[in-house]
Amino acid sequence: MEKVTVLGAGSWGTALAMVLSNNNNDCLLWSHREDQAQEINDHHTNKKYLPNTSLPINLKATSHFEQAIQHASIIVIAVPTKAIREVCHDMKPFLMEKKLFVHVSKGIEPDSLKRISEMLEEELPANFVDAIVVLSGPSHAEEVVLQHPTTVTVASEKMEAAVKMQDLFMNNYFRVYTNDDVVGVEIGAALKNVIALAAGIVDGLGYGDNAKAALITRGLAEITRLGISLGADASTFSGLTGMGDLIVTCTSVHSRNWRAGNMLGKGATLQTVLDEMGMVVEGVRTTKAAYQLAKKQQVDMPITEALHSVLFEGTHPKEAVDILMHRTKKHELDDYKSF
Ligand SMILES: NC(=O)C1=CN([C@@H]2O[C@H](COP(=O)(O)OP(=O)(O)OC[C@H]3O[C@@H](n4cnc5c(N)ncnc54)[C@H](OP(=O)(O)O)[C@@H]3O)[C@@H](O)[C@H]2O)C=CC1
Ligand SMILES: O=C(CO)COP(=O)(O)O
Repeated sequence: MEKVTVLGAGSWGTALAMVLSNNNNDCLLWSHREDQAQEINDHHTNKKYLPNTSLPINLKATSHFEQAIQHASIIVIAVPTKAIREVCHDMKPFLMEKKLFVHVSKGIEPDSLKRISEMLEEELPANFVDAIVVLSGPSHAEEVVLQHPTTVTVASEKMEAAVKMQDLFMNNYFRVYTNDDVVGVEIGAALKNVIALAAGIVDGLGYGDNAKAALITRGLAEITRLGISLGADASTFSGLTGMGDLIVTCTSVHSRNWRAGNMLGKGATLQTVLDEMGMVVEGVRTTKAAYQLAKKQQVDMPITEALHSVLFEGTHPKEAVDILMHRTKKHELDDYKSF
């Protein structure tokens, strides 16, 4: 039994805290809202994020940040990308010993173009960091809480930390693989949200399965190109955190990114979509970051560029699809030959 703290009581933080509690760990879930921590402790529910779900009795919650940090030497960070720096900054005064940090967020920061583990390295004092691990893969919280079979990958530059987290999370419905390609795992995780938004848009436009298969396949090609330019291993993108997560996010009704895209394709404005969603849609911010990163790395990312023009430049989704279909003709494997 390990003591573990999960920071962030949204859908994914709560689902992972359930996995850890089911595995008989002493898991404390931190919410920045006192009423939510109280709901979890008193009623064993988190109705806003996981309606119809009974949380394990041994899962405790707190809104007391210092208590949460001091509870454990393993800290799972499960807040949206835009809150990562704030949470790490607030943690600093309470760090008294080395801890192992696991992050589960899927995004890239606009402007700085940092991946999550890079933000953690910048924000957390190195003398209190035992290791940084990323957990990612095709895993909707809604299915994990039903204990439906799910597979994920944990990656770290420190393989012994990844193996430790594999043992901590793994059980009969949650299978965990290891990988040492942190860049590939984080890039796949963040960029699949961009492609999922685009997939939702083509579904919203009523274009159907051919168009969606094209987006998934050509989306994977441009994600792989970007990843390789940043030093990732190409084979990571064929795995759970690449192709696996692309499939689940582009095809599942559980995906907030797909649902947001679907509303956009049906004519809603971005502001209306974000207001109605009530949960994080990581792909919007990451589209901005990926667009900037593609320019910086001089990597051709036509789908990302098209989505950027829809989200931030007022291009109609139909026009963006037309532009993609009228690009200069090319050999399908041109991109791969340059890998
Ligand atoms: N949902 C899923 O199935 C999966 C999600 N992920 C990733 O996990 C990350 C979190 O997503 P998810 O749990 O789904 O998001 P949700 O929108 O469901 O929940 C986000 C949680 O973070 C809290 N939060 C937001 N800002 C802050 C802050 N500044 N300080 C403290 N807490 C904050 C929110 O609080 P409040 O309620 O007050 O807004 C909420 O509890 C994302 O990067 C996502 O891509 C990865 C795999 C699966
Ligand atoms: O990352 C996820 C599934 O693996 C969740 O995707 P959404 O954020 O689109 O819901």
